[in-house]
Amino acid sequence: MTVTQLSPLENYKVISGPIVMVVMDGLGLGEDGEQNGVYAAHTPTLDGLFQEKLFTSLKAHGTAVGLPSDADMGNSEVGHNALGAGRIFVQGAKLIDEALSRGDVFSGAAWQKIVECGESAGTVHFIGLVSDGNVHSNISQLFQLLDACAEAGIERVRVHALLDGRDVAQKSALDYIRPLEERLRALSVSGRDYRIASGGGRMVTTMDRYKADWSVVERGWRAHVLGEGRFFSSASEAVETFYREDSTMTDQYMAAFVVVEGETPVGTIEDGDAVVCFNFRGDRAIEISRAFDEEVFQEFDRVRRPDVFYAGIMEYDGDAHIPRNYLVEPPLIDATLGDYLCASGVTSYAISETQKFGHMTYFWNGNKSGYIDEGLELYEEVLSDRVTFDQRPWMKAAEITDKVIEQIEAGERKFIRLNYPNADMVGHTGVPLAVEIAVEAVDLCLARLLPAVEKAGGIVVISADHGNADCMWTEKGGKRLPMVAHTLNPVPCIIKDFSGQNDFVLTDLAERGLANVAATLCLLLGFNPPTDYEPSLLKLK
Ligand SMILES: O=C(O)[C@H](O)COP(=O)(O)O
Ligand SMILES: [Mn+2]
Ligand SMILES: [Mn+2]
Repeated sequence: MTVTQLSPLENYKVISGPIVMVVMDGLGLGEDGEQNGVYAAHTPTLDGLFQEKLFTSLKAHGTAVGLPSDADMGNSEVGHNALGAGRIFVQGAKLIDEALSRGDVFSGAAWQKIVECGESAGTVHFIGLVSDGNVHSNISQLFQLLDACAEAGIERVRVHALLDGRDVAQKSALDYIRPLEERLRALSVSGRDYRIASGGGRMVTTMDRYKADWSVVERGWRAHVLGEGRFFSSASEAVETFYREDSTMTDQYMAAFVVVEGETPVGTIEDGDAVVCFNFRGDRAIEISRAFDEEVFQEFDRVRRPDVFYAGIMEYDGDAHIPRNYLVEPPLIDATLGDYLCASGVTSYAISETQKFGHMTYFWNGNKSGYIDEGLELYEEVLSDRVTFDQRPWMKAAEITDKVIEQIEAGERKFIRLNYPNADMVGHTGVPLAVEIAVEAVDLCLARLLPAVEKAGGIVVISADHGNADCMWTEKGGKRLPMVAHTLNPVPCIIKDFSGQNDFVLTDLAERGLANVAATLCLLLGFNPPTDYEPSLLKLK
């Protein structure tokens, strides 16, 4: 859909400064208490902001962001999609569930090719995250695909199982691996041979994002394709061994492993095979997809590139068309705020560090990479450190702030958006002291950013995409159980108008969610929001 120019808002007095949107990734509003890293941290600036007149909370999980149910925590993809597109789209998690239950997955050309590979003696491989986090994947969908392979008469199936421990409990791998092994064993009858062939912790194997560290993907390639990695007789043996050898080891960081019989890997990827990536979320599936799809490839030495039919369960990049083949159409996230602002001639600037750079560009723009209008937009990436972020909880928040202040002072960009990854990236490590420092780093940066917006006579909108740091552990029987995943908590939303030109008040809405932000930004920029957007949080008095 081509978008039209937005119409000017009546009675709006034009302001000199920019509209600055801050996403504090993973910073939600949880219950008071020491388990809440936002509460526990020293945050004079945030505390002040929470008292602002235009402070509210936004629903950031479940149906408010297009997930199957309110038991689903929010995540960066669905959160930034809603923020950037102003509407609630049925998201991958639900689309795949529906496509599986209706059988659409199996009626398309891609599934036919997979079955053909199986029929002509090829192995069908599944690569993906084995958990029920419902952020990148869902193991129940893998089970349905495996059953469908058996029904289609495919004889040889191999699973390359990436361990989660980030969207689910940190040491829960066996809760997924054992039932998976059980299911594969049960399907291995009537001449069928279904097994786990390789795997590894998701943060060190295969699931890199935004080109932060290609060696992660290379490690996965070596394990899945070439059969190189530490040898074990089964995936559960690998996990049990890693736990035994290092009591501090958690699933997301486990080394790549290869399942062998004797000294022979049971499932390398060979010419004539089919490979399905069953992760539906794109950011961490794009790089491995490129490694399979691209003829010429410079990112690492693939050693051998098997001639396979590769398909994603979904298309991961609607702009660059990655991967070439896929099983389910992604949500059509069109007419985004970015599209409208470009059509209306508004200059903009988007920034984060590597870990969240694509969140403010690719996710924000409806899972499309690249500029909408390079003449009007500028995207900047600050390179992230390559560490587990409990070691550097301040991350690049200061550098991001420096660059934003520079842009504000230069005065050339009307709409500025930035993401501070700290509360989320450090929240996922489960180290409480580091989480508190992460939140404090954000607070410290806001204390620098706000005066810059004030000086320019702009407006700042401060919110988040979902919770994380707001719950660092739960308690059971007097014991603390680390909580590294996102929370179901709402997120704050503060609008601070330093221009004083217009009198904005909160609108009465039955429920406020992330999808209400885009229309709010339109209003603050002096435009009537598109009529199909979720309503603005504010109105002119
Ligand atoms: O990919 C990740 O790091 C986690 O699964 C989800 O975190 P995000 O949604 O905040 O990126
Ligand atoms: Mn996030
Ligand atoms: Mn996260």
